[in-house]
Amino acid sequence: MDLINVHTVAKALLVLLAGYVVKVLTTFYKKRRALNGLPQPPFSFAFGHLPIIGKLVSTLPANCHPHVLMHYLRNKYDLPPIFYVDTWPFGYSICVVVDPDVAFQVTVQRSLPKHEAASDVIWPLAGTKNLVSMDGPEHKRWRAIFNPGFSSAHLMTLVDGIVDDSLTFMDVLAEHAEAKDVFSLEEAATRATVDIIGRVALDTQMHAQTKENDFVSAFRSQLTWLLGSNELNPLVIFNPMRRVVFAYNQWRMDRFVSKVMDERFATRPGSKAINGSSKRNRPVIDLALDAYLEEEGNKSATIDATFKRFAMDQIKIFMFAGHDTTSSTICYIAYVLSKYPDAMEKVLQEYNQVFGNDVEQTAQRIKEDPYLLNKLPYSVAIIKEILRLYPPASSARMGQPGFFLNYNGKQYPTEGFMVWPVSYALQRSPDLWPEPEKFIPERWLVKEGDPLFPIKGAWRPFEFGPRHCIGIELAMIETKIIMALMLRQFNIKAAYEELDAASGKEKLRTTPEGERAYQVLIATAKPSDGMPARVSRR
Ligand code: HEM
Repeated sequence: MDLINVHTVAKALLVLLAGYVVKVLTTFYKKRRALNGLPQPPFSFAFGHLPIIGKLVSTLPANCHPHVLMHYLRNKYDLPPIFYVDTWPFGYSICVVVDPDVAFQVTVQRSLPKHEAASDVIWPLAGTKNLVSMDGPEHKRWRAIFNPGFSSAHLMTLVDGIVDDSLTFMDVLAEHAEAKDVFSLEEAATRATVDIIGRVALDTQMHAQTKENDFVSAFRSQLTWLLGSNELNPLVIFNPMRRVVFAYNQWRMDRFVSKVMDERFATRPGSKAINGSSKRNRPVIDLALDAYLEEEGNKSATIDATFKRFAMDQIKIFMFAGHDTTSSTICYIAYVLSKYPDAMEKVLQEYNQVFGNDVEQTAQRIKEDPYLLNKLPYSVAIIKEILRLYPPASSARMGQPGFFLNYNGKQYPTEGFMVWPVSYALQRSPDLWPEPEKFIPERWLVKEGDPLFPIKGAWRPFEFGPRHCIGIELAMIETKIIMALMLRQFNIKAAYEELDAASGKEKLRTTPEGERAYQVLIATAKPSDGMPARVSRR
């Protein structure tokens, strides 16, 4: 009897194993065959593109962001603006797009659904019901509910608070100037942007710059456990504790947001939808509740469970998407301008003209007249040029059966591929930009017809179409404010040499062009090693 059982179990196991092997072999064959006749770098049937990627990685910093890798891959093998990369079974089969018209087909003309890669990174940080991860009618509905709070006109009414949080950032820089120490500019800027987004989204003071905050520490802890984010321990994803830590940190973040939201709604001033009061100076969450209640026919004047469930994930995604993208932009502005004194001089002159010569008055002038921020063309040109060279994010979409991309009269399949318009590669492509590797803010100020004038769709740091960034205006406003306050008062220089000298890393860690502040993947694209810096007063 026992013997029969053992045989039966062994047979069942063998059948299962055989089934599994057949499945893997079929997937393997399908994946490799799908690449037949498509543009791609040199390919091995057994290993896909892993060997050539391995070779390329050995010439780059080991932890550089995958979008940097794709750029060098294209250059090295002289690939066309659509090419395919297969890293299965370790990664996805990817259709890389480096052409504005083809990117338009993916993000605007059809707006393909999001690829699972985005949600895989985001769920520990912002759950599953957030704007970045949702798709279809559910996304459309919640996007419409949250749109009003992010309009430029509304954000202008919140400038006072943004200036206050930016001034706290200036105090932090002043402390480092006083201490003459090397510090992480990325961490300091990140804490400032967390404070700003907390205020704009919830009208709460996170105090991320001045105290330890439970939300921020849970959030940062989540980041260290994400795939690709822990340089010191890449095997972190196999750690059985990972799920437990994720769950615990999610609970801490939800507890914080829930408490703030409950307090907010307990003392919430009347909404326009309900009693006709003004929308001015009110956080994004209030305007979203107005829109939600209006949609629901104003049946209730208070928060309901559905709204709270979705709003919690939105607040977390705003915290996530709204902080490190902007903070990395601020870091690169300081970094690049310290190397381009002419551009620095020009932007300082612009500040003198717009805010007056008294540096101490900058914050007050902005508070009195936030629309002065719309009179800074050279600052905007700098921000755009930094976002061209160092885009913090991009959009990965899911290819669809029967959906083909058209390029140069030919059709390219998308089914089974992650379709990825790689903004980094697009924005540094010599086919699209004169002197693509050079920082030239003037390309944003020339008239149409000038050789420097940007090609439509070649600049896409915020992406286009229905999934474009909801926070563009906020990002621009806060960056302009921080930039003006920071550049007028401080000299900031990256301190990579000092960091490397101390750790003995200097020979290992640059791109072939000698870029030490290359971008790394920590959920988004951030400056390597947190951008060590020194600051002094002007
Ligand atoms: C320099 C700053 C920023 C850059 C470069 C940037 C870039 C992007 C990009 C490329 C996307 C598309 C992502 C995708 O399709 O997966 C996106 C989406 C998004 N961004 Fe931003 N972002 C920035 C700042 C912000 C800020 C300040 C917020 C604050 C709320 C924000 C919130 C979001 C949200 C919620 C989405 C999802 C939109 C949707 O699918 O409806 N971003 N951003």
